[in-house]
Amino acid sequence: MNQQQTSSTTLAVAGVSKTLGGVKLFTDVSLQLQQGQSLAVIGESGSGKSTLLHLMAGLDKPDTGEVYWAGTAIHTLNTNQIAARRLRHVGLVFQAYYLMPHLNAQQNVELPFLLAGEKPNHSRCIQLLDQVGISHKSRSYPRELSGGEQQRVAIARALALNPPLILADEPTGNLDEDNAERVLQVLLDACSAQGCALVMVTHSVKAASHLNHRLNLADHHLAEHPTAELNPVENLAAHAANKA
Ligand SMILES: Nc1ncnc2c1ncn2[C@@H]1O[C@H](COP(=O)(O)OP(=O)(O)OP(=O)(O)O)[C@@H](O)[C@H]1O
Repeated sequence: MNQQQTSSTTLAVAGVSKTLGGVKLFTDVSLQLQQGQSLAVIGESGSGKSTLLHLMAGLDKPDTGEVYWAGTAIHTLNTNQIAARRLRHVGLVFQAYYLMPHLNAQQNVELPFLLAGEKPNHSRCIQLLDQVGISHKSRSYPRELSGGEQQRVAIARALALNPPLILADEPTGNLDEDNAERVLQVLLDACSAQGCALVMVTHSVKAASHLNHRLNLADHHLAEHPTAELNPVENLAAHAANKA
């Protein structure tokens, strides 16, 4: 582990490559995120953004390279250890939401507490539902919610345990402009107020412009997005930029 991949680095990706179905998606991707930093990953459909997010989440393994959470190389952990650590370390927002159909919105947000063996913090969960503008539907079941409403419940659930790392796949993709801004603000507040690190996959350059860093996945490499100079922060993905 080098000097930069210490426990103070919330997420480190080191020389990661992945081929799926015989198709090379990306090669030698490296980046680091510290507490409070936010990164947008932009790129054409099919370029491998979701796959990269899955590797960061420990849901899939890279062909080469390593992923570190707070300095721990996740390939040194077994599947159960990864799942236990993920519960505490990573808040995940998937494109497909994955809400539990037999639980209402509030119960879905409270689920991470139960999985962690804790008593649900009801007031925190209600507050999160309120922040994403969905508290009036807290008793509704996923089948009674629109796609955008389910997406906002999933975002509240990802934040429930206040994880140090949030990985969000198109979290504003199904939302109207007002709700997209609201959700983005909630995610950015988690970075500034609670010191979370955020990786957000998005097709929206406008949404990406609110984050500290913007990287583009293209031609198998992750490199500075052309809009990166809007708000440059040194050191992030310098390695990736050099390789591109
Ligand atoms: N299990 C799999 N087996 C084979 N190919 C796969 C598998 N999963 C994904 N792919 C392919 O890998 C490529 C990258 O998929 P991925 O979902 O990471 O792209 P993406 O950049 O997130 O796309 P989008 O912006 O459309 O969500 C796609 O061409 C996809 O078809």
